[in-house]
This record gives sequence, structure tokens and C-alpha cells, in this order.
Amino acid sequence: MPQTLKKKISVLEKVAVLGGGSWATALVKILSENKAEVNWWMRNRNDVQHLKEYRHNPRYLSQVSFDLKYVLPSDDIKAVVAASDWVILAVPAAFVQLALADLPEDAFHGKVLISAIKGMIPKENILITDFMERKYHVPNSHQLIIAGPCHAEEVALEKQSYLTIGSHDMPTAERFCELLRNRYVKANPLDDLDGIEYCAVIKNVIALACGIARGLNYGDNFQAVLVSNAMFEIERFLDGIMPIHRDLSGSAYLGDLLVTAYSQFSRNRTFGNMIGRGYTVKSAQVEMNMVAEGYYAVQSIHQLNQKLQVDMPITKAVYHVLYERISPTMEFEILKDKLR
Ligand SMILES: NC(=O)C1=CN([C@@H]2O[C@H](COP(=O)(O)OP(=O)(O)OC[C@H]3O[C@@H](n4cnc5c(N)ncnc54)[C@H](OP(=O)(O)O)[C@@H]3O)[C@@H](O)[C@H]2O)C=CC1
Ligand SMILES: O=C(CO)COP(=O)(O)O
Repeated sequence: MPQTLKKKISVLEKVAVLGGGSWATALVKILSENKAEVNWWMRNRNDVQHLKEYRHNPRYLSQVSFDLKYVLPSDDIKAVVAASDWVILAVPAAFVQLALADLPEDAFHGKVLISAIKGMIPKENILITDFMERKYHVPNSHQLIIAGPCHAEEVALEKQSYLTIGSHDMPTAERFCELLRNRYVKANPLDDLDGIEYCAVIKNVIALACGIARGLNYGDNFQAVLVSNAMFEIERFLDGIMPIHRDLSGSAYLGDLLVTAYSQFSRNRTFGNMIGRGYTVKSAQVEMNMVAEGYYAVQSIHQLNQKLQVDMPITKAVYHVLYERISPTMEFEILKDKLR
């Protein structure tokens, strides 16, 4: 049988996507266009109804239209997880516990769990993969993460994008990459689950710093130095917490940092920019209508670093501005003398 024909009649892959925001919407687009059966959970019943009637998510990437032959929207998280072999978590980290609250501890048994989240569980200061192992007994070896520089808005526009699938299990990661690859998405596996996950968390903090700097009217010259110093900061943190040899110039690390630091679509940079321009945290959150993970992440990374004690001047500056209400102008006066 010719190879192409074989592929067409392969069994339909059943994938759950948990979350109704921009990234969940972009992932549903990619997977359903590849003809996976996508069981899509979102918390808001009206949004589910809207999707079923009009084939669009009403509030995020609403220009994307879905084929309901492949996309099955639901507000019943138990049914969605039970019906799927792959389960993608795509809610902001701060709401993971709330989103999964109705699920029993063995809900993910026998499934591959994939985190698309770039954040940590606040206060507990643990990665999503570690939380899922502790609370739902999903071993790290059955978990993948979706990383890489990729904004949902550009997926909606079908702009060429790259994803890195972090895992300890390369054959499963490769199978998942197959579900994602298409005309505008390239996906590659990488064996550094924790390193990629931590890097994705810290890059959001750096994007906040870039935004604050912009808001304070610092220019491109400063930002270039800020970003290059940030790479050393990330390296010191990763070497302290998860020391293995890794090439941080790869797109899952440096690439992800660059897109978030420079893109017009970056939530964290936008949030930081408002702070630099004098918004309070509350007013910036209200105005954004999207979630800047870095706001929560900076507290977690700052607290983790109380033990590690590595030099993290950028994280420290952002923490002081957001949590100790120190003026961004003053804090960046101090920071600028620490950068090289
Ligand atoms: N957007 C992107 O391009 C990318 C995002 N990611 C990651 O994906 C994850 C999801 O982010 P993203 O899709 O961007 O989110 P968005 O900012 O687009 O949307 C916010 C989401 O958070 C939900 N939410 C807001 N407040 C609450 C609450 N109090 N309780 C429960 N849920 C709430 C919203 O639900 P509702 O609409 O019902 O209020 C909505 O689903 C994040 O970890 C992010 O870092 C990763 C790569 C790319
Ligand atoms: O991580 C992301 C894209 O890779 C999304 O976060 P930002 O929107 O803050 O850039």
C-alpha cells in the first residue's frame, strides 16, 4: 500500500485540550486541521454554546473557524478527559488547580499528559509537570511539554512557526510532533523536560523587564543588553536547579526569550510596558483581558532563588517593582549599573 494512503486511513487520534484562551484555541486549530478528534474543554458554558452554533471561540482568536466534525466542545471536563488518549493542559498556571478540581486523582491513568503552560503553580512554586506527578500520579516519563517561540496570534494567521516538544520519552514526543506538523508548523522533540519548562517560566519575567524598560523610555540599545544579560541569568538559574549540559542558544530557550521580549503579541511585555508607564498591577490586569504568567512566575522564581542564591538582578528588579511596589524608575536605575 502506498505510504500516503496508509497515513490517511490511520486511526483517529483522540486529543483533549483543556482551556479556552488564545493558546488552547491555536492548538485546537492545528490539531483539528490535522484531523485529530479534539475534545475541547472550556469552563464557560456560553462559550461552548457559541462554538457549537457559530464554529468560533467568541473571545480569543475569534477569526479562527473550526470544523465541528473534528472539534467537540464541552464544559464537562471529566467526559473530555475520559474520551481522550492525549490530554493537553492549556490554562494559565494560576488556575490549573481550579480547572482540574472535579477530576479524580486517577483521571490521567494510561494517558499522555502534555503541558502547554509556561508558568508554575503559585505559592507551591513547582513546575506543572511536578504538580501533575504529585497530585495526579502522572510520572514524568508520561509527560510532554509544548515549548518554543510561538504566539497563538501568529498561528491564527498561519505564519511559519516552530514548536519544541520537551520529554524524557523521545518516541512519544516524536509521535506528538506528528500530530502538530503542518504547512506552517514545524515540531521537534528535545530531551530536556525540566530545563525547557523552567526556561519558559523565566523568559516571561524577562519579558516583563523588557516591557517595563520600554515603558520607562529606555531604547533598543538598553534592551539588547538586558536580553543578553538575561541569558546568563537563565543559565545560572538552570545550572543551579537542574544542572545538565544544554545548549541555550536553541529555539526553545533563546528563541522563546527573543519572541516574548520583542513581539507586539507578547502578553508579558505588554503588561510590563503598562507598569513602566505607571499603571498599578490591578489596573494593568484589568486592561489586558489576558494573563501575563510572568506576574506570578517572578514571585516563584524569586522565592526558589532564596535557596539557590544565584545572581539574578533582572528577576530581583521585576520582583521589587511588582511585589514590593518600588518605583520602576528607581529600580531600573539600580539595575542598569548591574548590566554589562
Ligand atoms: N498565548 C500564547 O501565544 C501562548 C500561551 N502559552 C501559555 O498558555 C497558557 C494559557 O495562556 P493563554 O491561552 O495565552 O491565555 P489567555 O491570556 O489567552 O486567556 C486567559 C485564560 O485564562 C482563563 N482565566 C482567566 N481568569 C481565570 C480564573 N479566575 N479562573 C480560571 N480561568 C481563568 C480564561 O478563561 P475565561 O476566558 O473563561 O475567562 C482564559 O482561558 C499560559 O501558561 C501561557 O503562558 C504558551 C505559548 C503561547
Ligand atoms: O510564551 C509565549 C510565546 O512563546 C507567550 O507568552 P507572551 O505572550 O508573554 O510572549
